[in-house]
Amino acid sequence: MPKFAANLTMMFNEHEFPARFTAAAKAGFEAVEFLFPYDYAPTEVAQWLKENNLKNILFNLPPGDWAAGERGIAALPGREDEFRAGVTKAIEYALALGTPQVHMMAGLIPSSSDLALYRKTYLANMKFAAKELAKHKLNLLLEPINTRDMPGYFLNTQAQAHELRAECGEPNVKVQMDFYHAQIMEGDLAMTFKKFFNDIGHTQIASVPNRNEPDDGEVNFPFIFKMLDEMGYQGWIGCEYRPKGKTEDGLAWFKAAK
Ligand SMILES: O=C(O)C(=O)[C@@H](O)CO
Ligand SMILES: [Mg+2]
Repeated sequence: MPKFAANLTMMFNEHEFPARFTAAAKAGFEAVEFLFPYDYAPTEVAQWLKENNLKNILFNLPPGDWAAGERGIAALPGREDEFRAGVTKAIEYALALGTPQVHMMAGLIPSSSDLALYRKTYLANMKFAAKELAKHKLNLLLEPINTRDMPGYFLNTQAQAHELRAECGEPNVKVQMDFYHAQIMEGDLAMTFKKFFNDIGHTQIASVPNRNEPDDGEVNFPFIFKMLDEMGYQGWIGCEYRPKGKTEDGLAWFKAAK
């Protein structure tokens, strides 16, 4: 039986962030993920989880200046001190919220840049973060993101992420397979999932190409859910999609899949 987590950055946007926890619990979710908790104190977010009997299963390290267009700093040379401070901050939140894993966004790289330098920076930051997180039994996740939505993003394919993960060599580094991004960049979803199964720490879903409910579009999600069950996937499936209308009105797929 697949375990679905509501993504509170994209879902339940009819409510302010704190009220999304209650809305997700009412809709039947037992877990949530979100991009960033940092606008709120760790104790506040922990309280919203507790009041609604929800687990938090994922959030991201601080991403640099998001409002200015930055999308992570893990691969950016010269930003190492900021990256390390972000790891410390994320650990503080993860411990307060009981979150088992955090995602490290790589960042956008200028087209004319020295790719080797960005790769080296990314690997060194990955090593640092993995070791710090391991002290608290936390996992580090890497997520390939499609270049149509995020032109210039450093990490784009499952194979690239697994190659970097293996090169880093830290056992608590896993890869996130977001089926939306993977379909846009690579296709061959079932075989790719099976190939990398042992090192996939988290999955996410949305219809392709519109990133709405996973009940429409070019990917057959009932088939994917069945495959995950058959493979014995123990992780969560993050519902990282933009509801077409009111979130609750688009949850027939969730009730059918649970
Ligand atoms: O865009 C995605 O897909 C993500 O998961 C981002 O929210 C980065 O975590
Ligand atoms: Mg994603």
